[in-house]
Amino acid sequence: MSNPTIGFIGYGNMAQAIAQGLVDAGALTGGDIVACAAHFDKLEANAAKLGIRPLRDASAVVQAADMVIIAIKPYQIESVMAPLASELAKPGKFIVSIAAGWTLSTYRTLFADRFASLRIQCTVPNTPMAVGKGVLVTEAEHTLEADQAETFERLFSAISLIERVDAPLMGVAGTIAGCGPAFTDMYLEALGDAGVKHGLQRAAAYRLAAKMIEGVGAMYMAAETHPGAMKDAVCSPGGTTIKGVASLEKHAFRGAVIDAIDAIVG
Ligand SMILES: NC(=O)C1=CN([C@@H]2O[C@H](COP(=O)(O)OP(=O)(O)OC[C@H]3O[C@@H](n4cnc5c(N)ncnc54)[C@H](O)[C@@H]3O)[C@@H](O)[C@H]2O)C=CC1
Ligand SMILES: O=C(O)[C@@H]1CCC=N1
Repeated sequence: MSNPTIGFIGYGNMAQAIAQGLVDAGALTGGDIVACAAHFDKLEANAAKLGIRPLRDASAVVQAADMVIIAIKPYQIESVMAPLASELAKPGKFIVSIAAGWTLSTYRTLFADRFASLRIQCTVPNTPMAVGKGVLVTEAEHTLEADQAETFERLFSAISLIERVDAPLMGVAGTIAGCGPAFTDMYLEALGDAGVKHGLQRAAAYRLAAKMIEGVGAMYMAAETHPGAMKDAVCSPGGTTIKGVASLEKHAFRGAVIDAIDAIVG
């Protein structure tokens, strides 16, 4: 089967991470991808990196693509997408939304009478898709046809774990997977600063901290051992690690992380 054409409406940080991951994974070539963005010169430069085709506007993307990925900011969706409903309803076309806070129910309100003729899958991705290690939070309910759902699954499973959740849990799941990389980057940066403070070269400090974070995630995925048990296995009685754990507890490390999720989810 030939590759579908993927069209990004918006080609910013998240769209480029998805495109990079798909091309590097061999799931698609740059020639299978088209995109539009607010600034054509910048789009041309970004598109050239993977050999994708830059297009002038969202309407041109919808005309060219089989799978239309909505990758603009959530507040822009209404004005950009509503006028495109007729074109999106043409046979064979389907929508993958990656906008935080948008579910099938919000698209139902946006498209109103046209909704019934549209095929839509709502998701929240994350930037590690760029290196084939992403998470795609995916709303359990969708309106794709069977072959479209298969294409969606085939492409995104090449670069991510697909985690299906019901609509009411899209917010918290999308926050953990989608915003979590920024929090983890802060942790990585802090470990790097601490390493530099104590004499390590910065690049070495980041490298060993990054590999440590990757390894902890991989260990959990391998056996699903409780994180507390994995932590206990590192803390020798009277040893070094428990001193750091006690200090983090004094600074309410876990409470701070939970508060960060609360700040977003409400
Ligand atoms: N950055 C991330 O880690 C994640 C982002 N998302 C979602 O992805 C979407 C995009 O976010 P980012 O890539 O971070 O934003 P961004 O600001 O990096 O990219 C937005 C893109 O939209 C383009 N754009 C603006 N107005 C446009 C218009 N009228 N027509 C066509 N393109 C237009 C901009 O030129 C830019 O290419 C958002 O809905 C966000 O919620 C979801 C999960 C993670
Ligand atoms: O910060 C944002 O709005 C987007 C949504 C999830 C990650 N980045």
